[in-house]
Amino acid sequence: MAGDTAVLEADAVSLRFGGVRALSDVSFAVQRGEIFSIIGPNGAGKTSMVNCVSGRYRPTEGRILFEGQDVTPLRPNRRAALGIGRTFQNLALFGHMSVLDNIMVGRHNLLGAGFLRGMVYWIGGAQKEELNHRREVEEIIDFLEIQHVRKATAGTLSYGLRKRVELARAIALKPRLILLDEPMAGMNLEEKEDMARFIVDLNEEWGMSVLMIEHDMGVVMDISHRIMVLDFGRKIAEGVPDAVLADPDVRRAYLGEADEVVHEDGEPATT
Ligand SMILES: Nc1ncnc2c1ncn2[C@@H]1O[C@H](COP(=O)(O)OP(=O)(O)OP(=O)(O)O)[C@@H](O)[C@H]1O
Repeated sequence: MAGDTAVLEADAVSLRFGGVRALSDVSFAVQRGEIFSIIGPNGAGKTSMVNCVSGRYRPTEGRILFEGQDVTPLRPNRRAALGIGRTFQNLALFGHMSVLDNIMVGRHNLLGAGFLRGMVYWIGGAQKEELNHRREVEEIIDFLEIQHVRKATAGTLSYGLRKRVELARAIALKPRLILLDEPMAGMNLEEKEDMARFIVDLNEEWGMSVLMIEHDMGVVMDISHRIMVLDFGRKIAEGVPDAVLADPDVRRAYLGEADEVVHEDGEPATT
């Protein structure tokens, strides 16, 4: 288990769906300032693990600690308010709203929640708070280089830009840990390069810790500080990219997958 610099700790997490064991006794820690990736074959339990961290799923056994605090019983919005942000595998934007409004919603949703808070908001300095929101949102728009589409309707943008707006919304509250679920999925090479650069900048310039699931091995190996490998819900390796790549268990897990793929001519696939 990690020392006091861990931003996130998963302590012996198991998750069952009826008879399916999605996660078995998985422990890991993301250190402050780290880009930590989870990889593994399809169905290995990656999304289940991230959902346990975000609060969407409650582990059957084990605990999730954020900055030393046990957040296992907390609902997703409470964890978000504490400083855990997330993006989703599939886009989750309001297509009919502008880019600017989509990002503003990311802030209001969490900060403006509740009747009492709403009253305070209107009686005491709504304008000041609104200005504050605007300033922070503009900073994010600049950072992610989406100034040129800030007034555009989100649904009309290219896929790569929509993913960038989704990231903007997720970082609107400046979370200290961001969970990225396949941030490169469905992107072309140029969009992937842009996204990789933004993730590194978020990490280096804004000091955000990152927990990422990503299938693109090139990106994972390039930008991750450390990687955890899951297979059939179990952790089979953890370490720096080169060590994970060279790990015999990891090679077996991935090669095992490829062995099952046979081309129509009967030749085994090489990838
Ligand atoms: N809500 C659910 N109900 C029942 N079983 C589930 C549920 N979510 C996940 N599982 C099962 O748990 C296991 C792990 O799934 P999970 O989606 O976490 O894997 P993954 O590594 O993210 O896969 P992929 O790379 O395909 O997204 C799988 O066997 C899956 O079918």
